[in-house]
Amino acid sequence: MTQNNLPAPTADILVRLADVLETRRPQAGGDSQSSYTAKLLARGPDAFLKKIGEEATELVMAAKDGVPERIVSETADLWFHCLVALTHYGLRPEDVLAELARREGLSGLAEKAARSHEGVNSTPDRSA
Ligand SMILES: N=c1c2ncn([C@@H]3O[C@H](COP(=O)(O)OP(=O)(O)OP(=O)(O)O)[C@@H](O)[C@H]3O)c2ncn1[C@@H]1O[C@H](COP(=O)(O)O)[C@@H](O)[C@H]1O
Repeated sequence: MTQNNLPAPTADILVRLADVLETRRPQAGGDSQSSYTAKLLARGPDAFLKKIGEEATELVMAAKDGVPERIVSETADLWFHCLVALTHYGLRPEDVLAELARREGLSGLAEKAARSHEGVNSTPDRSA
């Protein structure tokens, strides 16, 4: 159940939305006059990456205020603009879902420890 006591939609909504967003790409004939997404995609990465930054900040503020409806709404705005970015780069929500599935059950602490053992992304020791 959702916050509004409605049956919870599944991740299919992300896939359906991505299908719509693909039709808004300039190469697909997206019309900036009738579509917000087409307008954003036509303006290029600076436009939608700026929106991602703004929506992330708005989510932080909503979370600080602790109002559940606003947290949900701002998260939806952030997810939407991330999907726009994925569309631009030829990626799909399925790619992100697969990455989350790959991580399933792997503790973030264990993964971080494995990374530092490999010497990947570890902070260089500048004390010497
Ligand atoms: N899920 C969304 C969605 N979420 C948020 N938004 C838009 O994202 C914008 C959010 O920006 P802000 O809240 O900052 O509002 P704003 O100040 O008007 O935005 P800016 O002018 O500053 O960019 C608003 O215009 C929202 O309407 C969305 N626009 C579209 N969708 C989905 O995308 C589909 C395709 O939309 P179009 O491409 O517009 O037809 C729609 O059918 C929906 O399913």
